[in-house]
Amino acid sequence: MAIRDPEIIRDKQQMRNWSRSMRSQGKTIGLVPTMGYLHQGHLSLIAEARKHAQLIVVSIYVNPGQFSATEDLSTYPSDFHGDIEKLKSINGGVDVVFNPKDLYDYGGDRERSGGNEVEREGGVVVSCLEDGGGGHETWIRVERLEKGMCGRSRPVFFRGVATVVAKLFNVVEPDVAVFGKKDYQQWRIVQRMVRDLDFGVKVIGAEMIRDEDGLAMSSRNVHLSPQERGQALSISRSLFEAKSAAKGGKTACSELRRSVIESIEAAGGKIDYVEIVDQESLEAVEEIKGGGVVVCVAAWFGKVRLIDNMEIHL
Ligand SMILES: Nc1ncnc2c1ncn2[C@@H]1O[C@H](COP(=O)(O)OP(=O)(O)OP(=O)(O)O)[C@@H](O)[C@H]1O
Ligand SMILES: CC(C)(CO)[C@@H](O)C(=O)[O-]
Ligand code: BAL
Repeated sequence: MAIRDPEIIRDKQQMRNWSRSMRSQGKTIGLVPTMGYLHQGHLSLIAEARKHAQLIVVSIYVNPGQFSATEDLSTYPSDFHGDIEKLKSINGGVDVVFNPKDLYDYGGDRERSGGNEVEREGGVVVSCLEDGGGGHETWIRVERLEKGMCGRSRPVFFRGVATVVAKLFNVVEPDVAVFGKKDYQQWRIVQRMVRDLDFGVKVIGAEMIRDEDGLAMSSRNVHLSPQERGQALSISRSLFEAKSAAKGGKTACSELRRSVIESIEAAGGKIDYVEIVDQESLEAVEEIKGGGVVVCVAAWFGKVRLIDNMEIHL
């Protein structure tokens, strides 16, 4: 297989210049936004993007704006060189890795703007940009969709995601962008933002990739101890069981929820939420009938918060 080095771009203006130049030559651009520490789930998004665009940009940026002060920004895993090696060896490679030094750097007075000194590996504790400001005060909120599930326990998460994705769209100007359905609520929020704000980007949701034993692939899995990793299998196991129970006629959501909660707790997990919601509106459903629902879970194993979900169509 041919090895191809991606071009690495760190400057916002240079990124925009590259995209505009490619578009002026009639090329289409697919964007895959990531926070790095790439795994097979990310690589599947790239394969999906390849089906829809001629050139592929992968962004690697751990966005401080979506973490609150108590969350895990300072320990979020990174391995930029490892990521590049993985990207080099995939079929067709990628064209550009956009790795901005700081997307929230507007070139002003760094002393006064504060909040831009995002030192993670250096151990400096950092949080969302709220306190320091970072010279940034514009946020996008997708008001209804962001309220439940992950939005309840991560209060700045979705405004941070929507805002950074809008910034990436404005800098990269892609035709298509691919998001994983593992982050189901995030995918729906980005879709809604694009519709509501008339971004000229087609948003594609790509299927979730699991490890062979069923665990949803996630960069944070690296922080699980072997014991926690074994216990965490209760999430996917209980979701598959819920799906077959529903298909077998157990369609009352309260019962399905209860059995998912019980299985995860019995394995030692701490539930953040288990919700059964409509796939588009993300509103709670009481009884699974004809339309598509998705069972969404967030649970803690030790210090690691994992999310997973299962779409069910009867
Ligand atoms: N297992 C997976 N299958 C499909 N897509 C995935 C999977 N894991 C992550 N993605 C997608 O990759 C994109 C980048 O996600 P991100 O870099 O946060 O990785 P992650 O594994 O979700 O990390 P974490 O959940 O630990 O933050 C998102 O669109 C996300 O939904
Ligand atoms: C979409 C995203 C790259 C925005 O920072 C992030 O939330 C992620 O990796 O899922
Ligand atoms: N994949 C979502 C990024 C986050 O949890 O912050």
